[in-house]
Amino acid sequence: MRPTGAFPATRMRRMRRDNFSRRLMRENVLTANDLIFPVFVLDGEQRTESVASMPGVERVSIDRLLLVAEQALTLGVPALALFPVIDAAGKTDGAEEAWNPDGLVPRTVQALKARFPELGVITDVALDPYTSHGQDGLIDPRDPRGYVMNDETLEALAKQALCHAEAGADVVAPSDMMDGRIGRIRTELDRAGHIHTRILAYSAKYASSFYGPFRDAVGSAGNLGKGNKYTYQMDPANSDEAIREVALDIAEGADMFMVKPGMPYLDIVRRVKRELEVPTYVYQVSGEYAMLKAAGANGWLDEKACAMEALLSFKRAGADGILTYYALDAARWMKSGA
Ligand SMILES: NCC(=O)CCC(=O)O
Ligand SMILES: [Mg+2]
Repeated sequence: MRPTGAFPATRMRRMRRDNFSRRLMRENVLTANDLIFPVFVLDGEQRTESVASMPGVERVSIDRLLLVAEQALTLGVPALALFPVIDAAGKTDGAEEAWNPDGLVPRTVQALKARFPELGVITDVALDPYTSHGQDGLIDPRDPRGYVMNDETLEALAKQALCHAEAGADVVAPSDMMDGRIGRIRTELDRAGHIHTRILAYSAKYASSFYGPFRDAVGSAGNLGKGNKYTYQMDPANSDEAIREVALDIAEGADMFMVKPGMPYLDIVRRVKRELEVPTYVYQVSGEYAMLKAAGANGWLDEKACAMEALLSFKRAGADGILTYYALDAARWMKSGA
């Protein structure tokens, strides 16, 4: 028997029936404007190295990075996030290389900004590429457990951030999770007249096992050894704590706020955006990328479709932007309409 029309009056499938009405009711869209591309930079010239646990990701020297930057601009990706690969000779207990004005990061920033002034350049502020022990901060030599000291580390981070700003970085991004570093860095930048340098705070950075492939990429896995970052990065069990972390960084003057990792932490992205109403970013980390790549390579998942779905889910959760190793691929896929 045909339904009389009394039931069901509401048919959710009506709007899904045709492409035009699906498009008209679409709530979220991903565009190239939402993307930040992380890049690994090497010293030297004409160098490209692959990263075994991150197929498709390469470490490149500055001359080759300029080609990558040009692609990003052409594809409409607004910004690059720089991660340096520092060789063993540059790593010390005191991380002094982190604020060397002739170091790899300042030279990379200068080269990028000279060639592509309109490209956003974001630098990572944390000591882990530069410490012989692979921790993000300075270790207390008297502590048998190697406690990472907060206030001593702040002084080092302030010097590092200032060094990046002097080189021309548009955004400095403290990812170290020390307490009070946003305020300390803001003061340092303002004192030196860098009032326009933005701070992207990695406010809710979790002590995650999804960072594994990244540590291979920058070569800090060996230095960190069996060490962990539980005394400063957040416990994956916590949610309210993330709101407090972001609130503190708002009060200290940060401009942008990062949740990291991404897909296992969509609830945190949602809460930060809903409850605090700030520019909210999310980092689809190396382990998330590696999972999609591996499943794609095995033919277990449609890599492109799943990667785009994951990126869209960040928008749906409330992210204003996404830091992702897929940034250039995604921008290319969107451009080709594929
Ligand atoms: N500071 C960078 C990381 O901690 C890891 C990022 C990633 O796994 O992609
Ligand atoms: Mg904090």
